[in-house]
Amino acid sequence: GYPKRVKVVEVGPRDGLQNEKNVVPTPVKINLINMLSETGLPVIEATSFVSPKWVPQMADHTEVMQGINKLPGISYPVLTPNLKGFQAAVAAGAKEVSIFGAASELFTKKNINCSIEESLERFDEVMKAAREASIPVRGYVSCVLGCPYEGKISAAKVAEVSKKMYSMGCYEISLGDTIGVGTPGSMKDMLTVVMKEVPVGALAVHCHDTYGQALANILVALQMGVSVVDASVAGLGGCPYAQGASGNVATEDLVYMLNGLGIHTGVDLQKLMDTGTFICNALNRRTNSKVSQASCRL
Ligand SMILES: CC(C)(COP(=O)([O-])OP(=O)([O-])OC[C@H]1O[C@@H](n2cnc3c(N)ncnc32)[C@H](O)[C@@H]1OP(=O)([O-])[O-])[C@@H](O)C(=O)NCCC(=O)NCCSC(=O)C[C@@](C)(O)CC(=O)[O-]
Repeated sequence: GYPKRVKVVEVGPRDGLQNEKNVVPTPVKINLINMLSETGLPVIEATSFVSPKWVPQMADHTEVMQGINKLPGISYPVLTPNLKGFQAAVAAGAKEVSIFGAASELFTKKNINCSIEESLERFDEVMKAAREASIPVRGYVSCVLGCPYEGKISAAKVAEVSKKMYSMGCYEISLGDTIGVGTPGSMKDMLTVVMKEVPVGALAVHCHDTYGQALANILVALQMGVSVVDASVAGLGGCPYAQGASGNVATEDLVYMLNGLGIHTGVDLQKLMDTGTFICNALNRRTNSKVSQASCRL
């Protein structure tokens, strides 16, 4: 059976925008988040407190955090790779953060410039500081179904890294198919192994749609009991350290599928599509949401 309700985690303002070549004006980012806040989404990942030399697009993180209307009941987490990022995030008013690791050594090196082991040591410092500040921490594990540098990644490695981050105190582990190479079969095999180490209630899936497999992979995860799904409005995005990675599953398409399955999300699809139109116009690009494309033709 399927879960009765699904928590949709909107990552467009962060994962979606971080890969845009032209710097998106801060007011556009703020507007995007404010519009998303009106759609009923429970979680909107706002920005990341990473090095502006590495990801210039996220350099306005403090202005974004301080400029948005934070509505009650909505969480606005931000990415923090290390203690420096955590402290800056808290100073900017963040009430929830995410640490991000990977099941691939080479990807970890390219993305956050250290080994998996070193990344876990840095995360441990963030976890301690977060505990003292009563700030919940989400953990990402990238490359769970394949890596742009190493190719195939073993489910055992994914389970090992996930377990370590969960044991550190992350309340949720988001499993990232960073380059969208997974299929329903590899998703099922990977989840079967990971679920032995981390309770399914603490797992989320984060599927990029590079190979057009995202919705199918999400459906399999739902059937296996996962009830938290990451998505990006208009299917914006890609990771700057995973060449060729396209956007996440479009939030509009995810909500359409969940509506069809009778699964409650609390999200207003029309408002979401309007938000997708706003950001696509602002970026001068076409939506990757099939649902939005179809409704434009009606
Ligand atoms: C982790 C670092 C900082 C290490 O970068 P580093 O160069 O190894 O860091 P360092 O500690 O040696 O410091 C170098 C400089 O960076 C500064 N610095 C150090 N930390 C920070 C910070 N937090 N914020 C701002 N500045 C910082 C530090 O102060 C210093 O400044 P300088 O003295 O040269 O002027 C760097 O590699 C980095 O910022 N990486 C971020 C990469 C990134 O954002 N990737 C995209 C997000 S992950 C993703 O998209 C995948 C996901 C989550 O969506 C899931 C999926 O799809 O799989």
